[in-house]
Amino acid sequence: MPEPEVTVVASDVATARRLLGVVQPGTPTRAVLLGDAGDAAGLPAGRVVLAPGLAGQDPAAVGPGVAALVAGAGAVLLDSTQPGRDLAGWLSATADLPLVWQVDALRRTPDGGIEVERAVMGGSHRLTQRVPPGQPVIVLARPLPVEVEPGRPVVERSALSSGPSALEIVPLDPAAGGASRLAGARVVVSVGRGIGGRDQLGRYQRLADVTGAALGASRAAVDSGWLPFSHQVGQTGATVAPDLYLAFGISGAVQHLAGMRASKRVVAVNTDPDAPISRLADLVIVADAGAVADELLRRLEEGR
Ligand SMILES: Cc1cc2nc3c(=O)[nH]c(=O)nc-3n(C[C@H](O)[C@H](O)[C@H](O)COP(=O)(O)OP(=O)(O)OC[C@H]3O[C@@H](n4cnc5c(N)ncnc54)[C@H](O)[C@@H]3O)c2cc1C
Repeated sequence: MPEPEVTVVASDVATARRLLGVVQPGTPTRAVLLGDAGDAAGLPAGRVVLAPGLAGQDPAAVGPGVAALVAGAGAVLLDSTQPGRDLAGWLSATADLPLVWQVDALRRTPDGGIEVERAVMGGSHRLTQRVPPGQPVIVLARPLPVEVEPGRPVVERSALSSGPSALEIVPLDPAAGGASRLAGARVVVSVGRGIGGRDQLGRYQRLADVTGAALGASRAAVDSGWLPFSHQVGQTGATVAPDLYLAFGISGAVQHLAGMRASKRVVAVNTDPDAPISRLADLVIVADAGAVADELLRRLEEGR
């Protein structure tokens, strides 16, 4: 059985090197570099394909070219930035391939399959997943800092270029907004585990509508399935810098603060006066999140 080749797809050499560090040494590897090649000749891969014509962030425009370049790979690794996630999602959806994420180690199994290790449950546990031989897989990697020896790859150049985008963007929930609205939002209404459940979301959604805010969320709310990942604020989600950040039922873990500490004003609603977010907030309202949201809504809707 032929050994599965692992192909990393990256927009620059440094990212490609980090992604290659996820792969067990000795595994046949290929790197596809989109955009600026930099110093590709020292990458620790067997082959490097330079594809400057495939630079760009629209997955539907660059996806067909990338799919042609990674054809035949046992695993395709991309990094967990927004463009990497978008391209991984596109490749997975169009070729109907499984997608695994948060992977920080990948190796071959003796039977020719692939095994990945990933952090789960907020990083507190590790999960090993096996992909059977013959099943290609798309992998979103979360590289750990590892030193990789330079290599002497065969470097080729691809003439493939991006085409017109055939992507029709259909918002899952237009009123709720997502990453695109979060990025430039002047007001963010953000919800955490403390709101109590998905069935409580309505009032915060309405509050966001009334104030023209984007709806954000903590990872706990996203992991609980209350909102899609595109709403997550923090280290592994969106970074926001609004004029006003309203945090309902969010404790203020350091990973959450990493994504919103540039907010000009922070108002936190929390039943715990000592929640860590109170150290950053300009105003802490010690009360039930739902009650405060309802009162705020009532006043706003009355035009006060
Ligand atoms: C590698 C890694 C990356 C991570 N990345 C992110 C990230 O990008 N974004 C992120 O948010 N987290 C991230 N986390 C998770 C983070 O550590 C926290 O677990 C998470 O932010 C907690 O979410 P929370 O504040 O909603 O929940 P909790 O910490 O459970 O806090 C809930 C809060 O609600 C309050 N509360 C309870 N009831 C009420 C009520 N009725 N009214 C008002 N308040 C109430 C509680 O007092 C508490 O302060 C990451 C973790 C790891 C390990």
